[in-house]
Amino acid sequence: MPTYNTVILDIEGTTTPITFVKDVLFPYVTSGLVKFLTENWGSPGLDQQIELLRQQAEQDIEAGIKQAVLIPHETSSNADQVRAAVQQCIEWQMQEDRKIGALKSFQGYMWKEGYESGELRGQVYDDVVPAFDRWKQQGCKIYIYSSGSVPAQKLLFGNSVNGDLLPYFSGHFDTSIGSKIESSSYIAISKAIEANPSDILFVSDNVKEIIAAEEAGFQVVLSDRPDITPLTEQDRLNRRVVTSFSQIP
Ligand SMILES: CSCCC(=O)C(=O)COP(=O)(O)O
Ligand SMILES: [Mg+2]
Repeated sequence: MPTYNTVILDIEGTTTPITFVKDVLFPYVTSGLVKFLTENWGSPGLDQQIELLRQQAEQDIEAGIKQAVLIPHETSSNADQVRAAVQQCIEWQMQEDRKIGALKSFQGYMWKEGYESGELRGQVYDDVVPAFDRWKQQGCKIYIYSSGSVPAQKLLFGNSVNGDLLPYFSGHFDTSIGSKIESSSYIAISKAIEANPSDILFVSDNVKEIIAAEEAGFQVVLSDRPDITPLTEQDRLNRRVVTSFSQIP
């Protein structure tokens, strides 16, 4: 029997192929960006996203990040300049694969249209749903903790190739609770879900996340999926490493 009663899962490289994120989701944003901005310009939803990007850019400049693109406020005469700045701001952050809340929120906002039209369907590895069923039968609660925004997580699992997987989850967390490489974030999650850290199993492909969760007292499993950053001998040392959820006891 497992020694945990709660499972918290990363998405990219853990439940979901990196290739789906890099070759499908990200190109959906980069290739459709200009059209999307033009068609939605002036809508309250897009304005809200732009404000988040603007505030992040101001913080980035203050932090000395030179590539950051400031987004001016719109007046009657400079809409084209503002739109060009928004486009440039998103493009450089996507090139860097920044795991930053404002960008992640914007991506999710754009993906909504793609999932609703059926152009996008979330992918999970074949071993994921059987593991969900097993954990539920054992009375385990399942949560998601991803850099992807909570709305983006819900779109991916709610519109997956395996159907609507959202009923499996007891909740979702993104980086609004804290960075995935800080142990304080894992402590905050354990408090939010009222679970003992030692009763929680966290699964991720990212060693820095695994170390942070270990420091918080979680049990951990390192996910070794195709296309993840290759794991070193040091990463594997004294850790359970799996290539499939079927190997998680
Ligand atoms: C659910 S959003 C799509 C994946 C994504 O954009 C992402 O950043 C996933 O990061 P993770 O922390 O799940 O590795
Ligand atoms: Mg990951």
